[in-house]
Amino acid sequence: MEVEGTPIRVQSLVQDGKTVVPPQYVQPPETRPHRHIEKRNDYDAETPPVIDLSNVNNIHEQLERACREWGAFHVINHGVGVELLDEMRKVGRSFFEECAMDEKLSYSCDPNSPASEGYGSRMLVSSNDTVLDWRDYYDHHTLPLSRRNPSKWPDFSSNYRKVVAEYSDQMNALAQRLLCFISESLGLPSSCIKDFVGEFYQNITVSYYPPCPQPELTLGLQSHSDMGAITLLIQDDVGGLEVFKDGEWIFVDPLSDAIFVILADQTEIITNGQYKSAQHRAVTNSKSARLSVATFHDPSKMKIISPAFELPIYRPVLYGDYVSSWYTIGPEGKRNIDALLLL
Ligand SMILES: O=C(O)CCC(=O)C(=O)O
Ligand SMILES: [Fe+2]
Repeated sequence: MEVEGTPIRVQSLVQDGKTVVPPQYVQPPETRPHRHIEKRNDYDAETPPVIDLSNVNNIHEQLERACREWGAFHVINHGVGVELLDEMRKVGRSFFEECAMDEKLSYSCDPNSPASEGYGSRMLVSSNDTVLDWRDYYDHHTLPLSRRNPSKWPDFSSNYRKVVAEYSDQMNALAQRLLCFISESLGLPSSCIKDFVGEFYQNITVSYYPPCPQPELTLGLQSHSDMGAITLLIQDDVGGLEVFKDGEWIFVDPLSDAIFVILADQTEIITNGQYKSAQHRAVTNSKSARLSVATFHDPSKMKIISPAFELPIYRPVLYGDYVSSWYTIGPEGKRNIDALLLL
C-alpha cells in the first residue's frame, strides 16, 4: 500500500544520486543482513536442493526431503521453455529500465487496497511498515481468467502482455503438477493438496531492486513466508534471495534455467506442519539492479483451509482473514501461521 500524496519509488531515490539511504529504509540492527551479496561465497556451507523433474525414479523421496528440510528447492527440466523464462525477465526489466517514470507512474497500484494490481513500492499498510523495503514492483492479477485483464499491464514492450499471459499459463500448469507430486510424497492422493486449495488465484509480481548505496543497512524485501499455497520464482544472475534454515540465512544461487519453488503457509497448514513454508528475504547490493519474478498460487479468499490429517495442529482459517492479517500486522518471519497453532 502507498501513503497518500506523491508516490515514492526506490528507483527515483537512486536516480537522484543519493549516497546515504533515507532513514525509513534503515533496518534495526537485529534485522540487518550480517553480510551482503558481495561477500556471499565466503560463508555458505549449504544450498537448497536441485530436483530434476525428468528423473521420475526417486522424485518423491527427493521432494519429501526438500520439503521437510527446506520448504524450498530448485526444479530443473520442469517443462517450461527456458526462452519463456528469459523473455519474462527481459520484458520485466524493460518496464523498469526503459520506460519513463511518468509513464510507469500512470500504472500505479491503488494506494488504498493491499495487493492491488500495478506499479508500487510499499507492501503493507503505512502505519505498520515502519521500515521500508528497497524494492519497486509490478503486480499482475493473472488467474482465474475472470481476474486477468491485460489492458492493466504495461504495453511498453510490444510483447509484454503476451509474454505475461503465456508465463501465467505455464506456471499454473507447473504449480498444479508440483502440488500433485508433493501430495504423493506424503502418501496422499495426488489431487489432495490441490483439492484443499481449490481454484488457483494467481498473481505475478515482478520485483526490481535498484542498487543500494548502503546494502549492509537495508533489505530489498523483509523476512516473510508467502501466504498462499506455492510460489514459483525466477531471478536474474545478480542474486539476493536468501532462505532461513536452522538459524541461518542461506544464499539462493541464481540458476538461470531453474525455477525456485517456495512452499507457502497454506501448504504448511494442509500438510499439518509436516512440510514447512520457507521463510525468505531479499538482500540488496551496491553494484547492480536485481530482478525477480514471483508467481503466487493462492486459494480463493472464500476458501476455508485446514489440515488434511488427523490430530490437526492448526485451526481452520478463512483464507481471506489470513490475507487481511498478513497485510495489517505484517509478515515478520512466520508470525501469521504461528498464530494458528493449536498447541
Ligand atoms: O526477490 C526475491 O527473490 C523474493 C521475492 C519474494 O519473496 C516475494 O515477492 O514474495
Ligand atoms: Fe516471498
